[in-house]
Amino acid sequence: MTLELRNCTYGYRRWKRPVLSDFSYALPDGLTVLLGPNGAGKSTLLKLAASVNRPQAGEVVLDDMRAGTPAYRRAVAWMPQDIAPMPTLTAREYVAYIGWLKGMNRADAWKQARKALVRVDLADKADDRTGQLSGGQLRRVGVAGALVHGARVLLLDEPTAGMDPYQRRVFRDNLRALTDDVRVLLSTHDVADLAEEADHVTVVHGGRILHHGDTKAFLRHTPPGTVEGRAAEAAYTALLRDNGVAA
Ligand SMILES: Nc1ncnc2c1ncn2[C@@H]1O[C@H](COP(=O)(O)OP(=O)(O)OP(=O)(O)O)[C@@H](O)[C@H]1O
Repeated sequence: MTLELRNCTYGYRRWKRPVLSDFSYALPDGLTVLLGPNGAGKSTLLKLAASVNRPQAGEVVLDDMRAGTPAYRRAVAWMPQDIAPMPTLTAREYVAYIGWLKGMNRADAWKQARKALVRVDLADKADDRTGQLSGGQLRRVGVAGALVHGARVLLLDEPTAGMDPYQRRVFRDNLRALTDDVRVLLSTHDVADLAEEADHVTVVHGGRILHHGDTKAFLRHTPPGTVEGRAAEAAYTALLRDNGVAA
């Protein structure tokens, strides 16, 4: 099972330089963390992979499924960076609604919504309206939405942004269970928290891949003498510096 972007070009404005040009990427198995400075192209890459946006050139495929087809949309789940609450829906209704949009029948979506909320430690808020949840709680509802329909690939855009340190930890500890049988691509600025947990690390800047490989190879960029617990951050900063990016 491989999700691939093949020679993709994508720009938001026709008169501007594309964010991604002739960009190719194959998502490895397990958990891949996607890093890069603000504006690097992380969300753009995730939106193409999620078939939310279509490339102007090139193609996006998951095995023999092309992005945009119903089969592809069911197989791939996406959690956007900005989750808009639907204020009148409860957390469980919101998650079930996403499941229904992805093709589940109503009964299934309702049942799986509860399970997904348990997995993000939010069962006690299942009946609260999403308009009354905090930013971090709403993100966890978003993650539950990505889990509800049993996708084979999860694309999570900054899932831990706005979570308190305890919830970040819970999320991190649960991440391994999520990746048992699915591939996960997760963008984050929580380099210290998440990069060392990953199987693979991809670093992008200016729509270009600066690093793509297993976590061990990424951590080899850690400068000597780095304080324990800071290896991932130091490796990331060194990688950017080595590529001429002011970090
Ligand atoms: N809707 C949009 N319209 C026009 N330009 C956009 C839009 N979304 C993103 N861009 C531009 O595309 C480039 C890449 O943005 P993208 O959101 O993919 O970066 P990112 O790596 O996810 O950044 P961040 O870490 O800040 O979320 C940036 O220059 C950004 O200004």
